[in-house]
Amino acid sequence: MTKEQVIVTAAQMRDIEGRIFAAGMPVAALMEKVARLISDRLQAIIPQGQRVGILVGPGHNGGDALVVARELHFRGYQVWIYQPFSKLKELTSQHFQYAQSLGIPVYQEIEELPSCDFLVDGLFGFGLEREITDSIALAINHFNEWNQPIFSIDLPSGLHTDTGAVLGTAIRANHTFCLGLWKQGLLQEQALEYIGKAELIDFDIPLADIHDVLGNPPKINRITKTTALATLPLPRSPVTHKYKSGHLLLICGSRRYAGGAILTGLGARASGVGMLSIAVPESIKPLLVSHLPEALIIDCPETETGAISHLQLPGKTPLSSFTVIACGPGLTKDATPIVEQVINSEVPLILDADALNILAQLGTISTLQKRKTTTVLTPHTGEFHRLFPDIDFKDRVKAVQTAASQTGAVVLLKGARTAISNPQGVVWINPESTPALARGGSGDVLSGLMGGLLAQVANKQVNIEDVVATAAWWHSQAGILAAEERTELGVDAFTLTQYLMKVVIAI
Ligand SMILES: NC(=O)C1=CN([C@@H]2O[C@H](COP(=O)(O)OP(=O)(O)OC[C@H]3O[C@@H](n4cnc5c(N)ncnc54)[C@H](O)[C@@H]3O)[C@@H](O)[C@H]2O)[C@@H](O)CC1
Ligand SMILES: Nc1ncnc2c1ncn2[C@@H]1O[C@H](COP(=O)(O)OP(=O)(O)O)[C@@H](O)[C@H]1O
Ligand SMILES: [K+]
Repeated sequence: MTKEQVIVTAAQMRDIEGRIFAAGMPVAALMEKVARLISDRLQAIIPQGQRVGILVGPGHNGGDALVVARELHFRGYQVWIYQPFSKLKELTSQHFQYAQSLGIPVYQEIEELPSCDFLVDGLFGFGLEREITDSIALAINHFNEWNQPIFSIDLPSGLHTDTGAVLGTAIRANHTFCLGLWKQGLLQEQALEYIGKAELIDFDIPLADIHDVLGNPPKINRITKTTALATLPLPRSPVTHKYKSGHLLLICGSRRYAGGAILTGLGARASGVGMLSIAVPESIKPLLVSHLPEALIIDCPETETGAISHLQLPGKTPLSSFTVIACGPGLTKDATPIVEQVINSEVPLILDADALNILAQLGTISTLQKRKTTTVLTPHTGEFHRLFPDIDFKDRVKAVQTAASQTGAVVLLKGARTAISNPQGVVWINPESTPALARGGSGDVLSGLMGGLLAQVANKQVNIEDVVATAAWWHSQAGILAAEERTELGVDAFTLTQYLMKVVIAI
């Protein structure tokens, strides 16, 4: 386990720090060390001699900021301090006194502040416990209106450390130096517009303390390249054959949404799966064959509306001959019988898109409780609300944990920070993605890719949620790579499928 993988709440961080202090590390020494690391990073980014405004709060976040102010002052920057509080914690107060003795200008009123090129936000860190109001709120809004880049220490002041909610108002940072371990709030969607570029400042927290507080392995995890690569089916066994490398059945598409089936198929193709079968309504079979010549296209009888009416497998092929079934993209709601059929099977199953809407109509929890084997649900926010109307959505991490525990399924909640939970509450959060993926069809690609990955590792000793996390990581990395080359406007879902393999090649 690496520290990049760890996610903590405020209470857990306090607990971990408490252990370090109890073991003998002086608080002042740790603050000095942390703030030194921040000031080194700032010096690497901000040209020497520039004007830097330092915003200082009453707690140790303010203490960190004051040490940064002192360091930058000695390194030749033109520093001033904004410190509007009447009462400071003792260590913070000492640093404040020393900074003043050095002649660093100090201001209490925003009207008096000179201009600057950069701001460093040390108002509040994980100790923020209530709404920001009155003059401090006004000051934060004021700084947000300045056009200078803002560097936040630990997290943008005003964000709730765990949920990422804005407590009254919050600093809109361009860059956040998260201290020691990733705070959960920085991985919550509602915080994203405030964080800017986020970076972890590792200050050597002993792993033993992390394990003591979070468990080993911890419950809530951040997906990293290392964790994702651990479940990628590489290298392939030299003696594998196509059926040993997984047989995925995709059930997708309709006359109305033929493209969804193609995108799902292309996502699956990129996974490297051994055998790919795609069940579609008979009228779109020729289209599928032309796009995916390697796949077995199973033509199914269709309803008047052009949806699959029921599954018709060739010969006497039983459903159980497939390693994994992924069902849903482009089906329309008229495909209810086939969704019921696969839910009643004992094959590991991914349900997405229309299959989720049908599941919601059938009754999410009662229907899934009957299943005896793996189910993965991949809703976006709207589908999630339809599936779980009673789950409180304020904290997406808690929401996805609750959904997984109620259904016994692995649930992947899509979004800018996709979160995955297994029924026991083990969570993976995808920390990097791109808004370039916010386009119709990109979810279909994910379904196919995930199905192909699961089919390849289904018979190995792996946790399903780990593979689901790898699929989410791979999918978003392809989006990031495509957006780098083609801009955020250039990543349509078909283009995305063409970048999946480039991610693996670049590893
Ligand atoms: N203890 C240490 O030596 C270390 C401290 N660290 C820093 O310390 C921070 C945590 O320090 P603290 O626990 O002192 O907390 P903070 O500095 O985040 O803020 C807590 C202070 O703000 C006040 N406060 C809370 N909500 C308020 C509100 N809405 N309006 C006005 N005042 C409010 C509290 O009464 C308290 O004085 C971390 O975020 C990090 O920046 C880290 O650098 C690691 C090492
Ligand atoms: N703002 C965003 N930032 C990052 N990823 C996003 C964003 N919006 C959507 N995505 C990703 O794009 C995909 C969209 O899936 P979905 O909503 O199911 O689309 P569709 O059903 O049209 O294929 C998901 O993987 C989601 O995580
Ligand atoms: K801060």
